[in-house]
Amino acid sequence: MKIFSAAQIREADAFTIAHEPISSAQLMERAAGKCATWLEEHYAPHYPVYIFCGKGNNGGDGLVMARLLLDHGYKVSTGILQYGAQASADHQLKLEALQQQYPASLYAIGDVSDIPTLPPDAIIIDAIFGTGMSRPIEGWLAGVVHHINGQRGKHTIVAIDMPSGLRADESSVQQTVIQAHHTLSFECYKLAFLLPENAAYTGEVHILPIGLHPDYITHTPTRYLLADPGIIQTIYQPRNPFAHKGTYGHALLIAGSYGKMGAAVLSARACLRAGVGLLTCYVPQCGYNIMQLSEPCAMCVTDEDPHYSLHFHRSINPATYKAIGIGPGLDTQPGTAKALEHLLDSYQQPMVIDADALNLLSVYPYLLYKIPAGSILTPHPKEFERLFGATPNEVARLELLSQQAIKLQVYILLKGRYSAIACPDGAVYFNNTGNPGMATGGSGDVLTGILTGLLAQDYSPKAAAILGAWLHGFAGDLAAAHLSQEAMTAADIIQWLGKAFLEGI
Ligand SMILES: NC(=O)C1=CN([C@@H]2O[C@H](COP(=O)(O)OP(=O)(O)OC[C@H]3O[C@@H](n4cnc5c(N)ncnc54)[C@H](O)[C@@H]3O)[C@@H](O)[C@H]2O)[C@@H](O)CC1
Ligand SMILES: Nc1ncnc2c1ncn2[C@@H]1O[C@H](COP(=O)(O)OP(=O)(O)O)[C@@H](O)[C@H]1O
Ligand SMILES: [K+]
Repeated sequence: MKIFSAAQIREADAFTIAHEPISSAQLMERAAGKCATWLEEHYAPHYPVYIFCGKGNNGGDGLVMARLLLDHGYKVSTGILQYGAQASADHQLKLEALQQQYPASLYAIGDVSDIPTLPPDAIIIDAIFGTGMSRPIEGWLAGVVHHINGQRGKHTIVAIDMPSGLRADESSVQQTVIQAHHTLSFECYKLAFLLPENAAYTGEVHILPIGLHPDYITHTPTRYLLADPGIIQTIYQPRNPFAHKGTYGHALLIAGSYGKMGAAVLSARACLRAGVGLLTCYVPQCGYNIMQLSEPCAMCVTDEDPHYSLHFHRSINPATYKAIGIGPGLDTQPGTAKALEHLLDSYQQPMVIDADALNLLSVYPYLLYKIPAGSILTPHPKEFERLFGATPNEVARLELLSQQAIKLQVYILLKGRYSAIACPDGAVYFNNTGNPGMATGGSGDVLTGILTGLLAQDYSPKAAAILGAWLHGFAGDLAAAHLSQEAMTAADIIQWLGKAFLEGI
């Protein structure tokens, strides 16, 4: 699914109006109708509805919702914010329709004091500003937003298209923004919805299709995309009936150290369950029994050192391996950094670089320039900051993420609720699977194993990153559905990986 900017959404609206064709007033009727239907499906008519309308088309949506809900027996009170701007033509039209049919529903808001006291369990509809927000909300309008936010504990706030005050494509940090429980947004995700810094504003996001023209959607390129099942199905390669274990690649995982062998075991298991042909794990001596006993399907090579992997550049022949994953539980010994440098000098194919291998890169940043092109780096936000520095907000961080992927010609998968996969060509894919049950030690190690397993099977790095992140999150969702988010562990993500292949693709 493409993530359009606010400007592109305006173009999509205009294109649909011209080519469907449909009048803008009818398109508004369709969009607001979807919101009214959503509301009716979730809240019975005894819930009192308070709609707050701005003077643009977002306010127009609110006016249409008011009429439709009144038609269906809801008690609706519709406040129009009188902030001086000229009302849009469609707002004007919908206001006249409501005035004619239900004049008693309407009242004017010129200040916070005009807002009535709401009865218990009211539904507040925020139709103040949508994608037309052009500057921060200030003055008494900001007072209205703060007043509405103050009701959050007692009433349900539903934002139409965008929580008012939120910028679709820019950071809204330290601005006045509605804190909705639900956001009903039209046709596609906006970039702002995918950033953790906006989680308090959007609440749960529901995307309602409003039939924007498919030609515009198909032919308009976007920098940001959401990996959806359609994309996943085009990436997935079914196995060849005549395959043998050589067909699906020999992977090498360099992971684990004294006290952190669990990370290596989790990565190894995930790599095997992702479908790799053969797997060798490189571990320090203390890891030999652990690895051999925990995972009989993997081979094991040990370092000379009892506790750390310091010499893998000497004892492995990189040419043997179709894919290498390095980092989980590795520790950051100077000797490991040396070995990593030798490996980067001798291995030309894309590899997966995670955890302590990333921490070593942040201590020795010149190593970043030795990473084979097309490699996949999987930092969580702290590792990202150590590697590339802090940013004032998450939109700036996304920009930095993309710049670094282009500069280093690698894929950088920034982990989180919506992991962002920045590609060397400038595209950024967001992953939408996964849940807070995965916020537990070892989840990232599992991801590294899956990615390494997919790379070894000849998935391109881009395909491996998108498919791997998606399967990892989907397996986590299946685990949470069966075990609860609290009780699931990273090991359960691996247990449900099989179901994720069967049910997700
Ligand atoms: N264009 C279309 O055909 C459709 C538009 N739709 C709705 O229209 C919305 C966009 O409508 P608009 O482009 O009219 O924009 P908005 O309704 O989001 O806001 C524009 C109005 O707000 C004022 N404004 C912006 N920022 C302000 C601020 N900080 N303080 C005070 N005033 C401010 C502008 O001067 C203007 O009056 C979408 O979010 C969506 O809800 C939907 O009805 C679907 C169809
Ligand atoms: N709230 C969440 N929603 C979705 N995915 C999550 C959430 N929290 C964590 N994850 C996923 O779990 C993984 C955690 O990785 P990481 O922080 O490296 O864990 P660890 O270092 O313990 O292995 C990432 O892939 C991340 O996307
Ligand atoms: K809104």
